[in-house]
Amino acid sequence: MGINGNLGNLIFLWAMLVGVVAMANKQHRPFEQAKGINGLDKLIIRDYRNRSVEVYLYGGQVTSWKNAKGEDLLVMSSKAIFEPPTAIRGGIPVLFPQYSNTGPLAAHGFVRNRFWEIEANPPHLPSKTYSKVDLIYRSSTDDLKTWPHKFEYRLRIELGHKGDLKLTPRIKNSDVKPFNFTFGFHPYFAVSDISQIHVEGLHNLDYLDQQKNRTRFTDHAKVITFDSQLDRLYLSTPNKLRIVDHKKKKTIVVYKEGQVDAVVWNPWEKKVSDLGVEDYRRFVAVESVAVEKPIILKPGEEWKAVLQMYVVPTRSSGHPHILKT
Ligand SMILES: O=P(O)(O)OC[C@H]1O[C@H](O)[C@H](O)[C@@H](O)[C@@H]1O
Repeated sequence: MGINGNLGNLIFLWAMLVGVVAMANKQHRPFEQAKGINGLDKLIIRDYRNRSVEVYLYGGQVTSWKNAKGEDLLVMSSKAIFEPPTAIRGGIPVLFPQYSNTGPLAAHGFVRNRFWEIEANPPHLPSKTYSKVDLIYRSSTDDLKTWPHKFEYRLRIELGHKGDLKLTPRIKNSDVKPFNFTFGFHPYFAVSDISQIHVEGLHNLDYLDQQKNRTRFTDHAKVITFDSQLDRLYLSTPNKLRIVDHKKKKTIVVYKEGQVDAVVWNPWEKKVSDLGVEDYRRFVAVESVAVEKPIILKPGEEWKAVLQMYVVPTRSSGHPHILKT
């Protein structure tokens, strides 16, 4: 075979290789798609150690985050309702464009009651992780009747190399006039027993007591412990908060950027219709929020934040052993 023949073979092989790689890239998605409760679409991100994150397109809501032992680090209410337009109680609800009842909209806004989509080619967002999914929710014509501002909400959900869970929200003003919003993520973190944990990182900060018409107080306690209902909005908090579980000897680290406030909530025995009577014992909500100073976006502008969560062993001193992130 002459030089031309060899060159022809090489070109043929190269074209085959390019084709195979392109097909593999197309078919091998970093997540599986499945049907969840009541036929609602869900996505499952899994890594090589069988750690996983489950996300419902309804609400763009993470409903499970499991470690390699199959333990869920988030809690779902035993009475959670998977029927739109009801919001799903548990996991990590997405709160936008309004936190709680701080404005004229329904509590916690409306994107937790909307169907999100997978975005195959989102605008560039660097990441070292393969196990991830990008979601998007674009305001609909119906939404504009309740909140007259066009927006695009992109949410990247990643399972990190150390089993950490990272959420990166990006909100873009796609309208012709500025708007402002308040914002939050509402994780229901799994704990051994609510009376066996404390939350730290909020010492000496001001908070609005949501059980007392948001009256302002300063928290002088070193850590927050729980023996009754608690619902506080802490203002301008550090980036890192910790949930120390004494019984499990584990600490959940909550790292946040761009959401300067934080809510700590446990309803205790207060009646919540879609929460099982004993469910309050198994979770604490430590929410990363931006409430006191609403975020303002001009037309075309985009806002980005981060919420990253990971679990580390608690040392015998009671202090968490923090790994570098
Ligand atoms: O019942 P939801 O609208 O889901 O709200 C659940 C809870 O969310 C937040 O944590 C608020 O601080 C609480 O006041 C509220 O009860």
